[in-house]
Amino acid sequence: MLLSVTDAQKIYPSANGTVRALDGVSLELGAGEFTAVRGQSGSGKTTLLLLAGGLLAPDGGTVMINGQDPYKMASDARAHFRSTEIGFVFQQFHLIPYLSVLDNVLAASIPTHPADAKQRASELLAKFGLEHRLHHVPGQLSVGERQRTALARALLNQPKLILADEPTGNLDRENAEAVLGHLTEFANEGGAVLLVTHDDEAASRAKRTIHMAAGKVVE
Ligand SMILES: Nc1ncnc2c1ncn2[C@@H]1O[C@H](COP(=O)(O)OP(=O)(O)OP(=O)(O)O)[C@@H](O)[C@H]1O
Repeated sequence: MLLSVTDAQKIYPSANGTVRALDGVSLELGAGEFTAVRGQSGSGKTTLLLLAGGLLAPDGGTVMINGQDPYKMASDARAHFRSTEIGFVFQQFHLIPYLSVLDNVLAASIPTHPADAKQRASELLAKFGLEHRLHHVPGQLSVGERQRTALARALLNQPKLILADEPTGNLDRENAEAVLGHLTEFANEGGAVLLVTHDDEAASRAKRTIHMAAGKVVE
C-alpha cells in the first residue's frame, strides 16, 4: 500500500472545548488508485489529508506512507521523506510570488537535489503548456496556469502519492479538466491520488469515493 491510515484520531483544542476532527478514520490507497474524499464543510477532509501527508501528527491511530511511519521520523527526515514520496496540490496554489515559474517548480528539488531537476522541470512545464511562461512570476499567470505550475512542482520529484485539496476549486471548467486529466494520467501510470473535492465532475474522475461526516468515514 502507498498509503494506510488506520483508526486515525485528531482532536483540536479550541477556546470552547475540543473539536474531534477525525474519529477513527481508516483508509488504504494502492498504486494506480484515484480516490475522492467528499463530505460537508467541517467533516474532517482537510485534516485527513494533512495527516496522510505527514504534515499533522494524529492523536491516535497510525499513518503509513509507502510502508513507513512519517511520525516516527525526526522532523528533518520527515521533511525529506515527504518531498520524495508525496506531491501536494492545494486550492490556493501556494506558489512563491517573487520566484519565476521555473524556480517555483525547482523549489521542490531543494531537499533532494537531483542532478536533472532543471531538465525535468522544463519538460513538465512544457507538457503542461507553460514553456512560454518559464520566466514569468505567478502574478503574471492566469489561475489555470498557476495551478498547472503547482502541479509541475508536485510532480518534480516523481512522488508515488499525490494529495490534492480542492485543486479545481478556483478553476473554470476547461482548466479544471486539464488538471483532472493530469491527475488521472498520474494514477494510470501507477501513482496514487487522494483528492478532496466538493466538485461532482472532479469526484467522477475517481475510481472510488469515500464520504466523511463528523470525522468518520460513512460509505
Ligand atoms: N487548527 C484548528 N484548530 C481548531 N479546530 C480546527 C482546526 N482545523 C480544523 N478544525 C476543526 O476541525 C473540523 C474539521 O476541519 P477540516 O478542515 O478538516 O474540515 P473539512 O471537511 O476539510 O472542511 P471544508 O470542506 O470546509 O474545508 C472542523 O470542525 C474545523 O472547525
